[in-house]
Amino acid sequence: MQITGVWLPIITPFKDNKLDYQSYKRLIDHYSDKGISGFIPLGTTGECPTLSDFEFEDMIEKTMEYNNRRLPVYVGVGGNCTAQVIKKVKIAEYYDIKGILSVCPYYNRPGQEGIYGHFKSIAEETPLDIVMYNIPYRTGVNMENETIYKLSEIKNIVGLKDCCGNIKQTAELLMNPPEDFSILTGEDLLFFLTLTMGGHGGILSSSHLKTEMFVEVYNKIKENDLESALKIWKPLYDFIPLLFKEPNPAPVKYCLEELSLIDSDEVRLPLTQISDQLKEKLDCILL
Ligand SMILES: O=C(O)C1=N[C@H](C(=O)O)C[C@H](O)C1
Repeated sequence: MQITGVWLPIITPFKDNKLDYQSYKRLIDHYSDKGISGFIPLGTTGECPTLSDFEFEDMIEKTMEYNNRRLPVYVGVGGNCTAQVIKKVKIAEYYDIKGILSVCPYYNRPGQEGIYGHFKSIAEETPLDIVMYNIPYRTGVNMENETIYKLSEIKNIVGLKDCCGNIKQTAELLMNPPEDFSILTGEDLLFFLTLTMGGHGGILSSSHLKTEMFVEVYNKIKENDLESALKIWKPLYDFIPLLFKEPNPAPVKYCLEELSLIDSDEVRLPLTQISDQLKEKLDCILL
């Protein structure tokens, strides 16, 4: 089954440096009826690098409890030590999740054979669906299309979150998509383009805001109504860059606090809250 539509890489709300469960429940309830296809906790936007092992599991547990089977859930489980990733996947498996979103190993910069071995080993150890996440500008390594094709032959490697940063590589993959494999963009500004070239959806931090508009863009494109889709897309295209002007998810968290969806816009170091200049700009679009 293909993974389609708008997926929310949901933020992790903090208050006084602790997980803020009340805000998290509020968020899950808020987004559940906005037309998104599912939740992805513990992604980059979920500030996964700053969560303890206890918080990692706690977040999965709370997501499943608050969501109460309303929407499918993929959990961010990645790392640069294959064995450690497998251990964490085993913890995630305990919950009724659909699958995992797993980033390419970062920092130790494996070659293509190593990237292949990493994902193949994870896939062999779990029945969960795996969506791979290629984001060379964060990880330091690019997963080449050849490697993606090879990995897509593994039954439970079901998709890719594409942030390769090279439109030629993205286009080549979309023009010759692997069979039974979903290609979702994680480049918020490329959502429209990806869909019109046959992509299946997006995992978009910016869809925390104006969520229904992102969903409408997806629906209109799937209905082949490009003109209406573009009309909805244009204002989104203008506001998305503001959300990435300073490190994600700090701008998104600021907006969510302004909208009273979370109690605090706290982020954990090394991320910091946004500047007053950006606050002013965001206030204008929130009006
Ligand atoms: O958390 C995610 O998944 C996303 N990560 C990207 C990033 O932070 O660079 C952005 C995308 O919107 C979602």
